[in-house]
Amino acid sequence: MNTLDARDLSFAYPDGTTALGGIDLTIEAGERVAILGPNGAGKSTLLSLLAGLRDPASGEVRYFGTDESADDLRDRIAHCPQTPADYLFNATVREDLEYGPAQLGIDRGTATGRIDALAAEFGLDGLLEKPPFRLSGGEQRRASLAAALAVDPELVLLDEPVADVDADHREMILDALDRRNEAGTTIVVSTPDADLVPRIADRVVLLDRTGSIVRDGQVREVLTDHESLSAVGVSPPRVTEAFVRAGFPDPPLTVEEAVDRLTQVTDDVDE
Ligand SMILES: Nc1ncnc2c1ncn2[C@@H]1O[C@H](COP(=O)(O)OP(=O)(O)OP(=O)(O)O)[C@@H](O)[C@H]1O
Repeated sequence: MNTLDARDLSFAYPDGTTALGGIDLTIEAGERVAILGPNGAGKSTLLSLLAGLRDPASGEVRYFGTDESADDLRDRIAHCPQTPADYLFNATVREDLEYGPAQLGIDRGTATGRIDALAAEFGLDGLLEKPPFRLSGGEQRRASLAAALAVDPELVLLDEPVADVDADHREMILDALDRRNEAGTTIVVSTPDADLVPRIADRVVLLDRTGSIVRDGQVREVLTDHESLSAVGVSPPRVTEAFVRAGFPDPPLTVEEAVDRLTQVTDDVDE
């Protein structure tokens, strides 16, 4: 079953700026998809349209093979914006995490258990009683992601979910998303950073500066397509670029793959 089916999506901002060039995108249940593109390509605009937060100028989005609107599916779809402060508007972090479940009428006992688990998972213990505006940028990011996941959604749309997050907390967030995905949650993230993509997605949708899809495929296929990446102004993963420049065929996408490759080369030399 597909989770999301978008046809011919485009959008016009009130000042006349047009974003997105007729996006066609189908995402199947349980996929991990990265929307990759340069600044201004329309990634945030696309995620907000996919989340049903804006009305498209053209086209439509269908969810879970139904005719229901995103508004009627708030228990199944979550969106976390690029600026975490936009998602944190209550007096305390705890209240922000309670907000979604309360809106959906989830009983207090269930919600409290869920929020305690999310606080532990996202390193928010000790921050729950603080006003969100007193948190650091990275803490706000973790709080906003936890708040988005508090409704236990089937589809999550996350706008640059690890921007401005340190290495340890980045792994904490990525591990939390992996656990959700292993349990069946469909995960769509936007990022301008190709280095992040192999860690967070299996499929990449590459947007150009006009907001059109120029590539849609498996991570390796898209991230080794240097021509397409360069045409839209996105650098390949740094490790990939290093191996390409050094003349290696079939370059690795991650540091782990690079280490394997170099170990192989060293072993071959030793033999
Ligand atoms: N509120 C707005 N009013 C007018 N134009 C806007 C508005 N928000 C975004 N835009 C324009 O829409 C286009 C797409 O912006 P969007 O924020 O979706 O891009 P993005 O790919 O998410 O960029 P980034 O990587 O910088 O976050 C850009 O040209 C941008 O200037």
